[in-house]
Amino acid sequence: MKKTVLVTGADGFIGSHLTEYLVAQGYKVRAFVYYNSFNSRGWLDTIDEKVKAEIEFFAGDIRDPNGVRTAMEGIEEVYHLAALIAIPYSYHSPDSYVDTNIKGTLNVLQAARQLNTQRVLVTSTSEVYGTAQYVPIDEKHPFQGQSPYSATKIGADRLAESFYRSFDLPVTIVRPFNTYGPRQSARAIIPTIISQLLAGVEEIRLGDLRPTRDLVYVQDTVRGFHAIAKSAKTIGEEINIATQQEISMGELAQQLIQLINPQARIVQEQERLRPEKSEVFRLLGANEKIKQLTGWQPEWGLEKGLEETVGWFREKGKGSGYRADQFVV
Ligand SMILES: Cc1cn([C@H]2C[C@H](O)[C@@H](COP(=O)(O)OP(=O)(O)O[C@H]3O[C@H](C)C(=O)[C@H](O)[C@H]3O)O2)c(=O)[nH]c1=O
Repeated sequence: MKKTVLVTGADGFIGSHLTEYLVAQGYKVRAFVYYNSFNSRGWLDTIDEKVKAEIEFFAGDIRDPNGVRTAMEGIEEVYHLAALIAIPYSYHSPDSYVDTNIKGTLNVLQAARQLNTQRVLVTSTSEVYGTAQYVPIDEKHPFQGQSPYSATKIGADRLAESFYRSFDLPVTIVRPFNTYGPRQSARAIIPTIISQLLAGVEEIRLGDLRPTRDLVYVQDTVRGFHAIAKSAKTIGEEINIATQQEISMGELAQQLIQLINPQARIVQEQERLRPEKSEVFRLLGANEKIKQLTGWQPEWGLEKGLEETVGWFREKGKGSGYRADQFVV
């Protein structure tokens, strides 16, 4: 009989790819979906019918302890991805980030404790490290809460550790670096640039061109999650998912310009949504630990990943709310 696992945030960007990947690996997935978006189940509505047959939808709210507990009944393995993820909006509404990211994670941990869940993966982020104090950033790098978003992820990350130490809950904290690929929301850098270029915009407006990121293709990220869940050696650990390569935002934009419209040029915007001290200037992750504990390694180079992403946006990105004039930094 197929094992059923729970994915929270299953209709989000990484969550939907993870759900499909887990189905391909022979699991049934209980997909915890925000009740408010239940009738338009996001990307999960667009996937193959055969895959959908292996998915059981559960409409709830991660902030509701009873709903989370009910969703987790009978489940041995939980991938907790539900979160508010946009950094700029966290400046305006930090309390909603506390509720969803910290309280939501606490609800999952409490339910796992009550139900004796065998395996819990809590999704943290490279943002917990803030601007690199040394590179590559390993899992022992100090935390710096440079935005309310990252502060709430640090809170959730530490709560997860505390449940491992206090109650021996079999938790692993997963810290993916910047994931990109098909279906990513337009508020992130790569979809923003691609959608502008595809719409024929010739002046690509960006914030600061210098910050660097370690960009992980979404298929590598979801393989990383699964590899971590499969290995007993990862219990109680914090684990980066990173390529150990970095690229500046200026270089990234140039690469996309070359792929889509070499006539276009970058215009640096003075107006910023991220205060200077809040901007994370350098993220380059170490991936030794995940390699050592699970054998995972990245399979997608940036060139191939960007080509695939651009291809998806050309084909399917249209009509899905992407706007050429969107600009967020
Ligand atoms: C959207 C946009 C971004 N930027 C700059 C701001 C950053 O220096 C960089 C990357 O921004 P992006 O929003 O794509 O990603 P991060 O701010 O690194 O955060 C993302 O990756 C981490 C891991 C998470 O944990 C966050 O949830 C996720 O949102 O490009 C611009 O200059 N212009 C733009 O239009």
